[in-house]
This record gives sequence, C-alpha cells and structure tokens, in this order.
Amino acid sequence: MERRELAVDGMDCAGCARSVKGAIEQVQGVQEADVRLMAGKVVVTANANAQPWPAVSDAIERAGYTVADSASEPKESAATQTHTRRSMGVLAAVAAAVLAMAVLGHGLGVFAWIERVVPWPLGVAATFGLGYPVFKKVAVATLNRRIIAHTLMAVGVAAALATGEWVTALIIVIFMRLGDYVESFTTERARDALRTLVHQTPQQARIERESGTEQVSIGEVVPGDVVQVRPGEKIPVDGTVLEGHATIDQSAITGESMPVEAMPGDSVFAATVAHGGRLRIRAEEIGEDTTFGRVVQMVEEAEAHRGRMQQWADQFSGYYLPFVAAAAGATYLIGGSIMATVAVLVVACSCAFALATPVAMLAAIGTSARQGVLIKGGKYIEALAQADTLLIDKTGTLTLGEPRITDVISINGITEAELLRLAAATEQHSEHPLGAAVRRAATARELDLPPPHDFEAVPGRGVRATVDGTTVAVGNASFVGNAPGISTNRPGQTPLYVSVDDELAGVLWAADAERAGVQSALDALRNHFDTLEILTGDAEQTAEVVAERFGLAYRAELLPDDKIAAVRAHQDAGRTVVMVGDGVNDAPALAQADVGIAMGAGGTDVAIDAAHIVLMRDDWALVPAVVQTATRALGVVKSNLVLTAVYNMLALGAASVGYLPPVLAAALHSIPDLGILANSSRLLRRSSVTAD
Ligand SMILES: Nc1ncnc2c1ncn2[C@@H]1O[C@H](COP(=O)(O)OP(=O)(O)OP(=O)(O)O)[C@@H](O)[C@H]1O
Ligand SMILES: [Zn+2]
Repeated sequence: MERRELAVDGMDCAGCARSVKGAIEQVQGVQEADVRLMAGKVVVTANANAQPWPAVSDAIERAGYTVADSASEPKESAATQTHTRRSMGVLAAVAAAVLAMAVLGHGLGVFAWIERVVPWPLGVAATFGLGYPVFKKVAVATLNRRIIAHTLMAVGVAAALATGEWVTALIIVIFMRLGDYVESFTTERARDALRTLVHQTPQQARIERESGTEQVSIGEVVPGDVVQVRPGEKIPVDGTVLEGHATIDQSAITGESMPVEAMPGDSVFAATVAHGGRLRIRAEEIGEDTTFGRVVQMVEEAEAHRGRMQQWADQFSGYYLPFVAAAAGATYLIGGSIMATVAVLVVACSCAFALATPVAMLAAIGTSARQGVLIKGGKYIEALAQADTLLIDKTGTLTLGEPRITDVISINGITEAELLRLAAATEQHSEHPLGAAVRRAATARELDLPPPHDFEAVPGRGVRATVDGTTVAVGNASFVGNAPGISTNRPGQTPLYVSVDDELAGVLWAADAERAGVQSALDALRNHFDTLEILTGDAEQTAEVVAERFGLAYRAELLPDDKIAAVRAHQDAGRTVVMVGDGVNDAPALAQADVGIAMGAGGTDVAIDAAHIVLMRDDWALVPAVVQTATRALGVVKSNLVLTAVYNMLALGAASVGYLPPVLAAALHSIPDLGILANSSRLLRRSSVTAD
C-alpha cells in the first residue's frame, strides 16, 4: 500500500468533497481516499502495484477539479482581515446592483422590453456561455448519478428558458456564478486559519557538507545532518544544539513568544526562531516528523473527526436536495406556475447546511493552533462544550511533576547516605519523576551509584532491582510495606519506602511544587463543570492536602487501570468526561475520556498522540480558554444551522406560493453562505486563547 497526498483545486463544499472521494475510489487499486476539504488535499491509499496514480489524477479531472503540482508547497495567503472585508463589500455591491436591476427590470417592464429588442438566440447563448462552468459540473455529476446543489438550479434555468423567459434564466445564471464565488470564498476564508499555520513550515535549511555549507530544500535534509542557523532565522528541523548560544522564540509551537535559551545539548524545534546568536544543530526529525510538522498534520486531519452535529448536518444536506425537488414538483402540480417552481428550485441552499459546521470548527481549530492549543477535531470541540465532568491528574498536572527529595530517614542501622545510594541505584533506569528526584538527590550528595540488575518498574507502585547483591525496592506502602515506627504524616509530601532484602530500611520524602495559575483556572472552570475531581496514584494523605487546597473531590492510590475505570464509571453514569493530564503516564485515561487534554506537551510525542487536545505549553490558563473557545464555536455552529434552516424555510415557503420572483430567489440564494462566513469569522477575529 502506498499513501500519497494530492493537492486538489476547486473543492469548495462537502458536496465537492464527496464527488472527489467517489471519483477516486472508483479507480482500480485505490483503497481509500480521504478528502481534506479545508486543506484542499486528498490523501489516497492505494495498491502501488496497480499503478493507479495517473488514473487517480484523471478521475479527479473528470469530476471537474484540477490536481495541483505539489501538495507540500503552501499557497501564498493574500487573504487577511481587510481583504475579507473588502471582498465582502465588493460582493455586496455587485449583488445589490444585479438585484436592483432585476427587481426594477421586472417591475418596470424592462425585462419585457429587453426580451423584445434583443434577439432570443443571443440571450440563450449568453446564458449558456456564462453558465458553462456550472453546467459542466452538473453534467459531470449527473453522469456519475449524483445530484448536486447546482443540478436543481440548472433545472430551474432550463425551465425558465423553456418558457421563453431567457432574461430570468440569464440573471439566475449570473447569481449562480456569484454564489459559487461566495461559497469558495467562505471555504477559502476558513482555510486561511490553517494556511497561516502551514505557512510557518520551514522550507529550506543550510546544511554542512564536506565542501562547505549549502542551502538545500527541507526535503533533502536527513537525520544526522548538521544544520546552521543564523540569528533571526527559523530553525528548520527538530534537533540538538551542537554549538552556539541563542535565544529561541518558540511561539510557532507554544503560541507564546516567551524566549527560551538554547545551549549545546539542548533540544530545539522546527519552526521556532533563533535570535542573538548562531547555532549548529544536529538534525533529528525533519518535516512531518517534527513536533511542528505533527501539529500541522493533526490540524489537517481534524476535519475527519466530525462531531455528531456535523454528521447530522452532512446527512441532512444530502436528503435536502430530493426534498427540494419534491417541493418543486408539488409547487408545479398544485399551483401550476412555472415561475414559482423555478423560484423553489433556485432559492434552496443545501450547501449551507454542510458548510455551517466545518467552517466554524476549522476557524476555532486553526486559531487555537496558532496559540499553542492543538485540537484534533470538531468532535472534541462539541464534546468539550457539552461536558460536565472534569477529572484532573495530580502529579505533573496540578503540580510541576518535578519532585525534590526533602528528607531521608533511615532505620535499622543503615546510614542515610547508604539508603539514598541504594535507592538511587535502584531508580537508575526509572522513567518516573520520583525516580529522577531520587537520582538528583544522590547526585547532589556526590554518591557513586552501582549498576542495578534485574530492574523492574511496577506502574503505580514502585521499582525493584538487585544492587550490590541485595534486593532493593522503592515505592509506596502497598509495594514495599510500612513500618509502625515511621511517621507517615507529612501533609502534601509523598513517602517513598525503601526496603533492602525485604526489610524496611527507611523513607525518602518527596515534595512537588504546585503549578502557577491553577486556582484561578479552576475557578473559571467551575462555571462549566459541575463535577471536578482529582485522580491520582499518589498516597491518600498527599492527595487529600492538594484536594482540600483547591476545593476538589479526589480519588487516591489509583493504579493506571483504576484511572481508566474511574473515567469509564463517570461515562457509564451518562456524563461527558474531560480529563486533564500530563499525557505521559496517564495516556490511557486521557484516551478513554470523551476529551483528553494533555498539558505542556511541547515536544513529547506520547502526549501529542494520546490526547484529543494538546496544550503546547504548561499554562493552566489555556484550559478554561479552550473550554471557552469550544463553547463559542458550538454556539456559532448552532446559530449557523438555525440561520440556514430558518432562511430555507421562509424562502421555500415564499417561493412555493409564488411570492418570490425567480430572479429575487436567485439573488437570495447566497445569503446563508454569507451569513455563515460573517458569523464564523467572529471565531477568527478575536484570539480567545491568551496567556494573561
Ligand atoms: N519509580 C518510582 N519510585 C518510587 N515510587 C514510585 C515509583 N513509581 C511509582 N511509585 C509510587 O507509586 C505511586 C503512584 O505512582 P503513579 O505514577 O501511579 O502516580 P503519581 O505519579 O504519584 O501521581 P498521579 O497519578 O497524580 O500522576 C507514587 O506516588 C509512588 O508512591
Ligand atoms: Zn457547493
């Protein structure tokens, strides 16, 4: 199987996407075509042996669309806020002019006059000439046995021509072209949010070759190459600094331009910008494999993760066309007026139903991505807006996840240094933050660590290994055992029990600092969620202190599986669950939640993969912000749908009883599309996710 991305021009709505998908999937050897309307791309999976690629391109062209040269080259975006406004102004002016002409013409009998003085073949020719692109699409769709929105309008035009009303037909065609433009404009505008992101993708790199440095396109860089970056330049790859010192602006990834220092040994990320010094960087990940590349890719894929509302709207827009056709038939049979029938065919706008959701969702997703919040689909926006239960991981989420060992207490005659030495040796290969804390404490005392053998890490409990011929275990009470002589009560601190040859040898106390901004974020979140609960693997007493401090419910001493079960229990009770975690050790629980939010994931692949929403920087303020974004986006979707529904009801009603002359109907057709555009661009305009 081979997977290829093709850039396809001319896809403006869900209907177009369906045509393209259908056309490609009929090609021999093609397994699947995943159309990404907003990215203007199709991802085709096919059996490479069948050599389907020329046939795929043909199929796309035959369906009425064009295959652009390269999928990776982002188009230059000229569209900005002012651009939108100006274009909408021009559109409105043109529409108003044509409308005025049409209504006046109709009322003052100018139509009749034009029809008298202009020979009808000329008028018919003009109608066909102007309408050619639209008629061609309709013809192609019909040949593929598909009805598209324009099919009905084309029937309307034909009916008008058949009754000799060629001026009406011509004006309908003018509005059809105008409507097409409005629709593609709406889609283009939604694409801007994504395009601005894609546009930050590095295209070039300066790599070191034996013959000297060479500027190459990013596709030629391979892992291991050494890349040079000058002050003010974009870092082209994910990699490690070999030489130099610079201040890095990571806003492309984190959405915040707080500079970070980079020195030899530090990791740096593609699409971030180096200031103040030159760097030599060893390339590790390139292109799509970089953190930034993955973000872009996931935003592009976000379209595929549709919420219930969008699935419903997509289905509905499919049923709507036959319904309108039936309404037109009934209008003709009951009222007998061809002009009323034409008006019905022309006024209905099914596209708007399909556009209502993705335009708003993509606007929210694109805008959020630039602010360091990666949302993987409209589905999660919908769930987030409707969620009522917030589960929060403790370590690494409410706290920094960088514990320190505050106290070492030995018993049974062993020295403190020896206890720490054995514990740290046992934790040598641990990936747990507590393991790192123990190692740091040993390093601070300059202890030499013997190598551990038979290392074993038990999730949610602790670690065990053979050190210097003795068996050492470090972990919680249920793993190591507690001794009556040891005080276990230190509010907010975590005890790590250490046993040597199954004999308790002491306790290491660990303390973790709280993250900033938790309290105010939680206060904001209480408006949205009625249940807020901590889920932690940590000890009861430790959890209790934190829970009390933030006024949260809690469940402690949970094993990783218990966390998943806790999420599921809430879901079984009919609740919509959002879980916030660090995405590393609680990934399965995040995945189980309706919406899993990973915090501070900048650079960790596990977290980016596991969560549905990824916060690219450690900032609690982003949590209420993304909830707010979701709520607003869903509000816009709902008002888009209501607007479209009300419009269609009123318009169809008026048209079917003959209140709406066909020319006016044609003029009104694009109103919902424009409404959706205007309504949804509210989501683009204001940056709702800010760090203050
Ligand atoms: N490497 C380790 N060394 C020592 N103790 C450990 C280790 N791994 C786990 N433990 C013990 O198991 C407990 C639970 O660990 P787990 O990783 O499930 O949760 P946590 O990191 O404490 O908190 P949270 O669930 O909030 O992320 C820890 O509090 C600790 O007592
Ligand atoms: Zn369309």
